Amino acid sequence: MELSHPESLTAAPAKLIVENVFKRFTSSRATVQALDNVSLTVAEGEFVCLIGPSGCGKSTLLDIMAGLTMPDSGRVLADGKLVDGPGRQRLVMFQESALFPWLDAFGNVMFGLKLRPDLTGAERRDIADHFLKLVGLEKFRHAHVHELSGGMKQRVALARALAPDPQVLLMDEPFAALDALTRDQLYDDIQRIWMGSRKTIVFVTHNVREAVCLGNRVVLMSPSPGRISQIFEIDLPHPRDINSRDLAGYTSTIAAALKGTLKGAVFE
Ligand SMILES: Nc1ncnc2c1ncn2[C@@H]1O[C@H](COP(=O)(O)OP(=O)(O)OP(=O)(O)O)[C@@H](O)[C@H]1O
Repeated sequence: MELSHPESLTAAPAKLIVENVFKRFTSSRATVQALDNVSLTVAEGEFVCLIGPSGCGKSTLLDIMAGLTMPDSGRVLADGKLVDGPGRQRLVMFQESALFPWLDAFGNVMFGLKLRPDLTGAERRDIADHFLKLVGLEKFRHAHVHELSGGMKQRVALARALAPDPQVLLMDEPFAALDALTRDQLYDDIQRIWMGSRKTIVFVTHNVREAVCLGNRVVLMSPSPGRISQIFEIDLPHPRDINSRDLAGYTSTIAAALKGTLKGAVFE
């Protein structure tokens, strides 16, 4: 089940190619090599989970894929084109939903659709309704953000990210702040949505079981400096149940490897 570094080969065409990316941050206190020669190819329609200890560069790598942060050297290609800034084909969803509190659920999803000036107002309204329904919130169309639970906010954020129809969804610990029951439901939902749309998803998490439940591949990163240390292919059919015993073997293998990444780290 474990594949050799740096990555497995898949038959689908490459959607994202990260090539020899280096990124260093310098503050008044320290210099951190957040990413050190990171290369990764994500195939079209793939669900890739990035996992690793705190500070190993997961969010930095995701931001560089999104075009929100530029690498010091190396490059990212999306569909063979250089990523030199954010674009509507690669949208990011964060841990905190970052919804606009002055808009209702529908208004927040409509806001995401500003990225689609090619659509008419009526088309945008239909699409916003469709995605609110897809995430199970059709009855909360006019609920304001403060009236929504944490899980509902993340559902609205998911609908807002999906509505402009990006080809790539970049998710940075989107479910980390939620209770276990809500998270379990969202694992089912995100798999259903991914299976229906076959979008390319890169998903950052701290949670090994979550990574095994969702990913076609789990990319393990190690800190100081941030590198890809191992890649695991999860050869189980989707949809997967987070509580299934089938996940246990992969989970314990990856959890052991995750512990190992801390042993070799050099903290400056
Ligand atoms: N804007 C920044 N300025 C200075 N240092 C930064 C900045 N962004 C990230 N870093 C540093 O780069 C390293 C990688 O950070 P990053 O947030 O990518 O890690 P992570 O694996 O996502 O961590 P976590 O799991 O805790 O969210 C860390 O040491 C962090 O302190």
